[in-house]
Amino acid sequence: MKQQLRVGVIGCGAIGKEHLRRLTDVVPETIVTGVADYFLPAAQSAAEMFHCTAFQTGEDLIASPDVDAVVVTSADPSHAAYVLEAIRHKKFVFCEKPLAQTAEECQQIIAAEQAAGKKLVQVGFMRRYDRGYMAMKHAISSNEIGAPLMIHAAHRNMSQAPGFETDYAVTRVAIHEIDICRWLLDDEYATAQVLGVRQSSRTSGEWLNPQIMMLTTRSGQRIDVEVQTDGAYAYDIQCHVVGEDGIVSLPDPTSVTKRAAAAIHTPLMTDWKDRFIEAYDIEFQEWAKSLLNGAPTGPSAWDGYVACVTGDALIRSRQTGKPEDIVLPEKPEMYQ
Ligand SMILES: NC(=O)c1ccc[n+]([C@@H]2O[C@H](COP(=O)([O-])OP(=O)(O)OC[C@H]3O[C@@H](n4cnc5c(N)ncnc54)[C@H](O)[C@@H]3O)[C@@H](O)[C@H]2O)c1
Ligand SMILES: O[C@H]1[C@H](O)[C@@H](O)[C@H](O)[C@@H](O)[C@H]1O
Repeated sequence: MKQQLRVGVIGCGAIGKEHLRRLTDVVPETIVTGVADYFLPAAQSAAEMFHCTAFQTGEDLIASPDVDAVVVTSADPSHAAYVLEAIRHKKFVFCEKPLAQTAEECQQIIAAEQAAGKKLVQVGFMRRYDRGYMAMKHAISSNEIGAPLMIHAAHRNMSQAPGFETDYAVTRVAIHEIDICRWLLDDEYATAQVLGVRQSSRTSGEWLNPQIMMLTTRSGQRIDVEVQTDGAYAYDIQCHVVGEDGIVSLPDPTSVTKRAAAAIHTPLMTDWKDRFIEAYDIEFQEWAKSLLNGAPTGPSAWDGYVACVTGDALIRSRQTGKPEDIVLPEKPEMYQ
């Protein structure tokens, strides 16, 4: 069995650089051998920093005999093509969320992976590796709160990069809740709806903010997700699962409590990089170990597909003003 995986990273922006550092410093099973970015200076500076080759294109990186596994951290619209190209080369590929822009592209990925006859794809739903969510799942599956009835969740961001659009509140932001809630409840969704709400004056007004996303599961549980994409007081992620016999809540990350000036202060985080730093570390450690054992075990192309189908239904419902049904084909054997 190989002891180290040679990894190439496509997309050397914010999370690309985070994962490059992680693959270099935190995951002993990986060595970064190449980087690519369509903005070549970004690839060159990352190559210098991480002592590896800067490839001219993502396709060159994928084809390189020095790359065993690919990490896709480029912009959303480029994900599907790189994932398909990696599958064509029968290489493992870790793709940041979303897996693709459309459900059809996800289906192409699923078809290609099945034709390759081997699980190759993992999607970057890192919250499944967060200790808080893992403890919640354990409490639910060991029946500590009885049958789960509903989830109240919130995803609050302080700002967004220029060019943000209303739909991105689903495809880039709430996509994490879409994945984590079905994982927590171990159920699939039946309907999705976006509700309107008074708009925040703390945002530019170029897109809808906040939005409330409602999901129901096949067994009738209800999930409400408050999504603030801009202007929130902190980067704050909340999740409460209400069961017949009790409630489990996502713990806040540990921070020092200060008692001063006749008050108690507990600082909150402002950035996803810090809030989920340990989850990303564990995600990549587990990914590398699973590949050395033969196949990825984390969120699959099917999970990426379900997230896209659910996101599409949420976006449709904003246009129709009604709950939209979520219909899935049968789950292929590979993802059972
Ligand atoms: N899991 C998470 O919590 C999480 C957090 C942040 C970002 N992301 C995802 O990671 C991806 C990157 O996000 P980011 O914040 O680092 O963005 P970013 O804009 O900081 O970086 C993207 C990089 O990709 C490059 N790029 C864009 N299109 C490309 C293409 N076709 N080929 C090669 N390179 C290309 C850009 O030049 C840039 O350097 C997004 O898909 C985002 O949704 C996930
Ligand atoms: O809302 C942000 C999420 O909380 C992060 O985890 C990233 O996915 C980022 O891209 C989103 O903009």
